[in-house]
Amino acid sequence: MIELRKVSHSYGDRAVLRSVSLRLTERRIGVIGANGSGKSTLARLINGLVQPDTGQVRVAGLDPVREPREVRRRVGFVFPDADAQIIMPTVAEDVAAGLPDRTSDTAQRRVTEVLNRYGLGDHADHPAHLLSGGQKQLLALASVLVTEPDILVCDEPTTLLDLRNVTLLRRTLDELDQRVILLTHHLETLRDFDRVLVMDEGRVVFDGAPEAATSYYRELMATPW
Ligand SMILES: Nc1ncnc2c1ncn2[C@@H]1O[C@H](COP(=O)(O)OP(=O)(O)OP(=O)(O)O)[C@@H](O)[C@H]1O
Repeated sequence: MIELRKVSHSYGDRAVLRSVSLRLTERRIGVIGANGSGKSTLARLINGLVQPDTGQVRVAGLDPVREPREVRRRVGFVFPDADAQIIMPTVAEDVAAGLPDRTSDTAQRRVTEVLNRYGLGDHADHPAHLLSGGQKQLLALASVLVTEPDILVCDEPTTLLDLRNVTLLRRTLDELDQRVILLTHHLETLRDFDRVLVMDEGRVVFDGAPEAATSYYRELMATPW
């Protein structure tokens, strides 16, 4: 379980999260909200990339600030900027990088399996930085999923994907045993989710079923500044 207790965070004097309390137990959780409403900051708290100014975060009872390695072993994070997530020269090496014994036959078999699953099988020896934007997003997802985290946090993983790959990603998320927390502006991706949070100005302003949450969000966005 992921728990936030009265968590606040500011960048300088800009308050970005304001006393957010949540218990996240569902298998599929979506987070939506306007640009700058605090979604990425909330996600980054979960694996200790951002620290709360006040309040507490617990992931399976662990404190991401004090036990970042333990937490990051359990929480896979797909960043919005897939380029920043590429750490090795080739596609296959990048996927293998997260595995403890990356040169073993077992690891290599696993890499091939994962690349095939994400439509990157023909690109194994391709320079990772030369993939298309959408392929890089798929690579980022593959590189995280190969490590089999308990929880997957995806920050806008579909922005550059074409329709076929949005469908592939949706199906992939659907089939995963892991808990998924998905931050997205693609509201239809959340249709079958268990729970959707709507964020506005650093607060969770709606928390419920996908249809009700997306209606709430559409109405919120229709209100002029
Ligand atoms: N490292 C940082 N330093 C200073 N300000 C930051 C930093 N990261 C985010 N912010 C600010 O915090 C606010 C919330 O940002 P955050 O990325 O959490 O929003 P978001 O809801 O994910 O937005 P988007 O939908 O545009 O990705 C924004 O105003 C942003 O400019």
